[in-house]
Amino acid sequence: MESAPGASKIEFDGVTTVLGDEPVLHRLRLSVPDGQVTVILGQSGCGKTTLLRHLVGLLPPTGGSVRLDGRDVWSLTSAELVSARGGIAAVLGGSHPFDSWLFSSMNVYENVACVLRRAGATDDEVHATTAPLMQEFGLAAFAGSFPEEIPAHARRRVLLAQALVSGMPLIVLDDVDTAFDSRYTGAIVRAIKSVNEKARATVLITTHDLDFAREVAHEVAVLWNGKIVSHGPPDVLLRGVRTGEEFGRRFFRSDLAGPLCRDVVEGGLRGGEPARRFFAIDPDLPVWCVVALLLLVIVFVFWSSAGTVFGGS
Ligand SMILES: Nc1ncnc2c1ncn2[C@@H]1O[C@H](COP(=O)(O)OP(=O)(O)OP(=O)(O)O)[C@@H](O)[C@H]1O
Repeated sequence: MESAPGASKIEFDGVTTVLGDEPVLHRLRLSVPDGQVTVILGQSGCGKTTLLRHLVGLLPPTGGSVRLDGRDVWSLTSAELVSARGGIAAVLGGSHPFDSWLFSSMNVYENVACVLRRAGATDDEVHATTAPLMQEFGLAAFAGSFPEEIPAHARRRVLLAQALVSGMPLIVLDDVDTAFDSRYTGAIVRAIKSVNEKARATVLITTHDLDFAREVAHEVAVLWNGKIVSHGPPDVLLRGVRTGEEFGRRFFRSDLAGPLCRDVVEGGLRGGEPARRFFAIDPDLPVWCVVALLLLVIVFVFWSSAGTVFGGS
């Protein structure tokens, strides 16, 4: 796919994060191509939301840089950050400003339409863009209701609809499967593909839903143990992976690094001796070594006794 003129390019470069006592990300590198749909997959709590918060300017990383169109998000002035955020439509998990983007004083229709109105769209333009998507997302019946009057999962779809009609060059959708009632999965996939193809937006998504990732993504990145451990097209990366167990088996033991340790991560940030200690032996490795050794001994014993038997005959 060609690079999109209005789309945003994102680079996470050596991003390290310690939250409280907990190391979350460690020297993470990821290049998100502009004009494409990239999905980040990973276990619950591995740091997907944290990574997105670094990107949209809500949470500074402890180390490393996050570049949006070549500019480090965390070196921008406040005014520049506000301007950069003006090009991002984000739906994030947790209680953050981007989540509370629904205005309690506006009905659902106006909430979906407000970004378009702010950009100067006429009533007809707003209706032409907003109404079909609301229909597809099962929101038409709620158009005149206020956010607190509708169920939480429908509110989540309102946020999703708002982001997808916004026309922003960068759309960030965190934990997108929480918006799913399976009735709307197809509509959500179609809407994301359409905004990517027609508006050439860069779309960065986190989810736990492998089928959804397979359907919507140009690129999939797997986050584990603080780093991106695999990155590529879904038909290659997820071939033969159907269940969460299969996903775990394929990706979560893909290097010998043990779990992140806070002192090691912080040592790395201070320029200390991180590399040797970070690559700690996986706790399971000695077990596999013993198993392998036992197998070798069995093979050797069998081989030597077979040699004796055959040699003696
Ligand atoms: N403000 C915070 N202070 C301390 N720890 C935090 C904070 N926010 C998140 N964490 C911890 O950081 C880790 C990463 O959390 P994060 O929400 O980024 O994971 P996630 O991959 O998005 O999880 P999920 O898939 O369940 O949404 C978790 O262990 C979480 O408990």
